Amino acid sequence: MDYLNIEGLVVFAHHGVFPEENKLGQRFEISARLDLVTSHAGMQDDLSRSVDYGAVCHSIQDFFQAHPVKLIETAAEQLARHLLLSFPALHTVVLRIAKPWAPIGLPLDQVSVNITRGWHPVTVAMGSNQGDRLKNLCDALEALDRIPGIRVKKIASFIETPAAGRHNEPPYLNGAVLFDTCLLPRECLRQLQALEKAAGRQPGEKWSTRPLDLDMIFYDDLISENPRLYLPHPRYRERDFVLKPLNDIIPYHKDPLTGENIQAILQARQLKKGR
Ligand SMILES: Nc1ncnc2c1ncn2[C@@H]1O[C@H](COP(=O)(O)OP(=O)(O)OP(=O)(O)O)[C@@H](O)[C@H]1O
Ligand SMILES: Nc1nc2c(c(=O)[nH]1)N=C(CO)CN2
Repeated sequence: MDYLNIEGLVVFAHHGVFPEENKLGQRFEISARLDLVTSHAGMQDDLSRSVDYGAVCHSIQDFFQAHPVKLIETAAEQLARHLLLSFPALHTVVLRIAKPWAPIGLPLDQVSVNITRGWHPVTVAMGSNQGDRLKNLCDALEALDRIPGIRVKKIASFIETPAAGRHNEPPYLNGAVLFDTCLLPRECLRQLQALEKAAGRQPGEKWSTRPLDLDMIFYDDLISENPRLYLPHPRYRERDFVLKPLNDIIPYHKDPLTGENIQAILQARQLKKGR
């Protein structure tokens, strides 16, 4: 991707683990690679279609000085998030924060932290079979879009489906949403769980009746075997109530494990059932 490059911006700030660093302050050197599409601005010679690198430099200085923390890792994490939220054209920021005066009692050129943070597409399956199901799903979508760091892109049509897995459960209203996020996967999951809780979800038995269920199906092309967050969601391929809404919004999205797209997975299931 195209990028703008800011190299060696000098900012005096008070980050550090040691009290003298917090009191006296020191020099930091910040570099930022700003990934964005530059062709629109380049073809039309129009700054409003790019990001103003001067504005970015001042924003870096103001934010970096106003939020002192102990670790350069934290300073980088917060600064990258701030830039992604402040300059909507940015896809990714590759950030380097160097500390040439790091007080370690030994001579060194500098110590630095280097991180890459950006926006990622996430797909979430939605379900409700308790209370005002339509309102539960609509409220969740609105709340999602209000979360800083989440931008809703596509919403699937809702479908009514019989409850799978347990007998005598009320039917579900199911849907799916595609959004971009600059939140990390665990943060994203925490936000989804907070929305489930806000909708009145009680911790209960697996697959019990619930006002809101939000399952993360994909986070970009990430593959995770961590039981707190499996990615892709381990059971989505066997669930028509997930595949149908997904097919509505991301039919050609490829499963990062198998390379098969959603439309093909759904068609194969339907063929198998028809036989
Ligand atoms: N991709 C994922 N999306 C959501 N939760 C996940 C995911 N992977 C693992 N989990 C974990 O699953 C746990 C239980 O989730 P939840 O209560 O939504 O399950 P369930 O809806 O009853 O069953 P299912 O996950 O089969 O739909 C959560 O604590 C969460 O940490
Ligand atoms: N039709 C349907 N059945 C389900 C659903 C769901 O969303 N839709 N969710 C379940 C557990 O998450 C269990 N069964």
